[in-house]
Amino acid sequence: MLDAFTILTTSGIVLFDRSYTSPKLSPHILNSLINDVFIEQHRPAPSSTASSTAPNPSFKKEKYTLRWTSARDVGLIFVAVYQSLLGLSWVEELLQLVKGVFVGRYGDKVKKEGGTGVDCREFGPTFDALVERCDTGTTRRDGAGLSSEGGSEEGEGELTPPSSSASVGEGVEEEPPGLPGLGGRSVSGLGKREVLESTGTSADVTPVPTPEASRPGTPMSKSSGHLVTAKGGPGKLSRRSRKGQVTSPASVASSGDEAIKRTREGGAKAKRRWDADGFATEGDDDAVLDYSAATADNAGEEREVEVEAVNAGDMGSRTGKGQFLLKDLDDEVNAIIASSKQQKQTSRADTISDGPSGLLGTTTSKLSGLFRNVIGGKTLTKDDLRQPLQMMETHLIEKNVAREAAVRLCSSVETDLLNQKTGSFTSIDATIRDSMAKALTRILTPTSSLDLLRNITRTIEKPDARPYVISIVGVNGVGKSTNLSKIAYFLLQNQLRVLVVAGDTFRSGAVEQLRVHVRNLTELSRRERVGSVELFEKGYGKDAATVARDAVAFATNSGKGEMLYDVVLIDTAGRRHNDTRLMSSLTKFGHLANPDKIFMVGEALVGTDSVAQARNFAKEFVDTKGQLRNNGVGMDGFIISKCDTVGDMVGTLVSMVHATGIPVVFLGVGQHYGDLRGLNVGWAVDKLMK
Ligand SMILES: Nc1nc2c(ncn2[C@@H]2O[C@H](COP(=O)(O)OP(=O)(O)OP(=O)(O)O)[C@@H](O)[C@H]2O)c(=O)[nH]1
Repeated sequence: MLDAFTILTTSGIVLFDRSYTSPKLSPHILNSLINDVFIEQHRPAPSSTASSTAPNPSFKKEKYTLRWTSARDVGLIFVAVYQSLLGLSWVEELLQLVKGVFVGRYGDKVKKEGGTGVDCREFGPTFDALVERCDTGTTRRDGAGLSSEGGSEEGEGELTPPSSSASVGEGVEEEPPGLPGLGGRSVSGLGKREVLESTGTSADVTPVPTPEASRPGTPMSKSSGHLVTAKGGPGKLSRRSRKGQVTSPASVASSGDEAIKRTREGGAKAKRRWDADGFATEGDDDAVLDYSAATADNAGEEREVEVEAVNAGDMGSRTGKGQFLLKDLDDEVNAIIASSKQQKQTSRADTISDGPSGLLGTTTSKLSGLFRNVIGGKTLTKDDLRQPLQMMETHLIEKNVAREAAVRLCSSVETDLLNQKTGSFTSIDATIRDSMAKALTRILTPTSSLDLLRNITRTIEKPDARPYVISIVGVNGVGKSTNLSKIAYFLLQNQLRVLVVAGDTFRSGAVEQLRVHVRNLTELSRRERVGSVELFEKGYGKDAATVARDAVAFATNSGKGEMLYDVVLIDTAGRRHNDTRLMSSLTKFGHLANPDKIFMVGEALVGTDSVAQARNFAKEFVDTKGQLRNNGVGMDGFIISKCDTVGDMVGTLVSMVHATGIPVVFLGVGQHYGDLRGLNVGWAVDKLMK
């Protein structure tokens, strides 16, 4: 029996996994194949069960043989694991069939999504049916076997003792001549019925309709048709044993051939009916299969089969859905067999010119190429990293990260990973993603507390304090007034008293716009019984810096000994960051208003220009000694507005932080007063790495 089967992408993502052992087969068995054969490029052991020209190479690890095949165009590897002792020759066919069916069903999706978003859970029942089909020899008995040159293609190989078909691999132990008690024949070549009959136990054998056999038209009905469970009292014979039709495995094979021949010749497939003894009657064309009327004995046996199915980890093949899939499977398998026959003609010619070792060598080098992106304990070189890093750079730029920031990030990832040994069976892509996620997290995580409320409380509690002063700057139309109003709403919710200052004395309508916001907020604060808000305005044409200074003085001296405001929020006129005259007035504004916090609003949609915007605004905020305020970075934080309009493309966050070292404090996520959020670094990194 098979021990495990795995379908994985060449970048190391396991898409489908079946284990028949308990506990599950240790991952180091599969990892050795990846490391020893694909990465270190050791030659695989030649196939030892079929002929030396078998298309699927094998590898031995401990007591296991790993046999594999690949679908290069979609970047998939199919690996079967079984105990070397068993020498399962039908695994060749299984690999080809599973590859054909799986690629047919999921190939396009894997190509498109690289495997990450591909859900292959429904493949379980199909896989089980293919295992059963190969295990019971259906495919080989119809004369269309898929193992290249082996006897099985002739329909006889499975009946040939391994001593005549097994070859000795390079430094690989010889395939054992079958299990003791089987007359020197490998279990692999026999269906369960054949094994039992060959051991002379046919008298104790009762045929049981398997999940497969119970489906009209499923592959199992083409061959002997049922699993045989050693069970039943004395005198219970299988139908074939009763009729004395089957005396040797060879005759089982030929009877299978007969059945298929009948089907192929256009006749409807012979229906079977299970008689009261639980035996199938063949040749009765009117008979309809109805297993619901199974006898008590059969019901018991069905339970045994069910247990087998449960042990195999999937009951899907017994479900209605499974039946649908399995009916389609016949067509898929036939198509694969037909195309395989065609390919065989070509590969036979290649084999003749290359010789057997030539074929094996080609397969190995092709697979090594496939796995070049998988690393396992490999020391990374610049060459390894170059292409995936280029792809990562493009990915970041597509997420709206400015090129300059993307390039720098990638080079820091390269520095991190160069000469590093990575964990076993990890792809370079995955390693880079991991390292990039860490770099982004590092960049976006503020180094000092951004707890605005705590800072405000601490400041205004000091003796002789003035109100906490926050000013908002940025280019035209980015959302300064709107986000200032959102901050005001947030402060009101926290029972603070806010003075909003109409510092945009330049753009007509700016003061009125702010007046409307303050009116709305006043209404909200009354309704919700939170904080309070007022507007300080001096109309148009005044010097904005002077207005700001006056507003702060007014708030500080209000209330005769007791301040009436906790926070002063100053709006400013929008300006183009490359308009030197308007930009330089910010320096004076900084000196006169002397804000505790200067927040710059940047639009999430802005892209590359965000870097220049951030730098040019930051450099205007110098103290009286000409030093950039806030420990040399100029401003205190960014508000990235309109994040609700960019989906995953939140790269502006990274660009602005990367260019200045100034953290993101808030995100604007809509046009309501409540649409303001603190930055969740994990959320942003997830969006960027998607
Ligand atoms: N979708 C969305 N729209 C926003 C957001 N923030 C602001 N806006 C909109 O952006 C537009 C401009 O907002 P304002 O607040 O007037 O921008 P401003 O920077 O003050 O404009 P100027 O004073 O002319 O420089 C308005 O229509 C706002 O509703 C946001 O987070 N999401």
